[in-house]
Amino acid sequence: MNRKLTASHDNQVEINKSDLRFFTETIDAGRISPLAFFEAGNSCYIDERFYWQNADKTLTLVGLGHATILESESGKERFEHISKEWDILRAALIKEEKDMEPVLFGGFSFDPQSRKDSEWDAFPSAHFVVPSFQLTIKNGNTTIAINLITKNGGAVDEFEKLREERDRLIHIAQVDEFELLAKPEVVSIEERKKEQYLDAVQHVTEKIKDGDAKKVVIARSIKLNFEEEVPTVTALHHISNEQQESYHFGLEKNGQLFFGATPERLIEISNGRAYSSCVAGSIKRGKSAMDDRKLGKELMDDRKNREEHQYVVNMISQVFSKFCTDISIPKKPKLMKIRDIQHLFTPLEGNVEQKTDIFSLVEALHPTPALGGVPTDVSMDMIREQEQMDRGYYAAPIGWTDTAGNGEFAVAIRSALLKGSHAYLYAGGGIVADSEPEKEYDETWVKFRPVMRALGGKMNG
Ligand SMILES: C=C(O[C@H]1C=CC=C(C(=O)O)[C@@H]1O)C(=O)O
Repeated sequence: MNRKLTASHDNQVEINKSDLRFFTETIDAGRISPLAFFEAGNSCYIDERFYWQNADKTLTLVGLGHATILESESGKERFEHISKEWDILRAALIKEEKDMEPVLFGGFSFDPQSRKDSEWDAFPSAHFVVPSFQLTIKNGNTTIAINLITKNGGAVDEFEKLREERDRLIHIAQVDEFELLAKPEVVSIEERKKEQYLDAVQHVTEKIKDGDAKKVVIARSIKLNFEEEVPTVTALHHISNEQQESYHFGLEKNGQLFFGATPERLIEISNGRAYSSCVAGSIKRGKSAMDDRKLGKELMDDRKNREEHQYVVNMISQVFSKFCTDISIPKKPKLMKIRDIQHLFTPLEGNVEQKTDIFSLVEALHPTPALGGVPTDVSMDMIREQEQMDRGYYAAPIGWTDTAGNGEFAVAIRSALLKGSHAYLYAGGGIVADSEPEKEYDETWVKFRPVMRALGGKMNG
């Protein structure tokens, strides 16, 4: 069958299964700092870079340049579109036995239905790339891959040029002085629609009391203005020092960087095993170890937070029972303690069949009630009506997959969009019947903290 997908963007390849070739070559690269490699792409690949480090620090990925871009502007079908295009590329892959897997990295928008003119204009409903140069640090080993997607069957000269370019990038990353930049200087912080946010929480609480929904996550945004343009690498460097037990990510597009430090895994598939986590229900950290323990106990015993958390466990359990066998779900949550906040946390796992598509799990899980609500449809309608905000890629899946079907997506919370000398930060919280607007507002300040600190902002609340 000669399947043809014609992409909507100029710089996307037109994929024709019969003559497309996907070449890859991987070399060991000794020790290279991932951020130095990212910065080596500053001259030629600005706007075409990504950064990813998983929460347990066993995998770091840096991508420079685009071997191809896969994008979708559709709504619900955005997951399926990317999955289908990736299938076609996977089928065209030509690689040596020893070569590592090339990756597809990117993210989805939270809700294409709430897209409007906003700071997110450059980001479509889905944006994924296969990088031309991919640095991978896996279990301490650093490799660099070249990926070339072409219709030119031989492509020998093209590939040779890429080898020279790879060596140039490695040389810059190893030899050039990599200046660690100071945190930027914030000149002002703008609260965006604070009153509307407080009213939204009040309104949603009443709706929940009336029985219209059980839980709805309401978010808001603030804007930081800086003295000067903030270089991408500065933001990434400082965020990667925040919340060590979190995923660190950055995705560049049109002179902008979406980045963050999120503690929440949406889904990981690793050799036939699937892992997810429910992270919902929060309390602050204590000033001393004893105080912290007391607060942790308070959170574990708090009915409102346990209820908020249980909705997430129930939903993810339902999805797992559809896709997985041999499922393990702890009966009680544990505490996840990160720098500014403690969360209730329940990890789930199960076996998936070899051919399970990670995008179908991403689609089934997004949004969990940690970011949307219960029931999903009703809560999404309330979010659209009450927030009047384009969440863009905030609270949505971001991550990677490889040609073998392994991969990992995190939920992009504790995140921001950096645009030159401005940054837009996002945070929200689960609203249930007895939520109080001022307390929820205060909690959003705690959730802004990791990005605020990384960007040199002073804390509030
Ligand atoms: C929506 C956010 O957090 C979610 C994840 C963990 C705990 C949450 C909470 O306790 O409300 C939220 O559901 C955010 O950080 O912007």
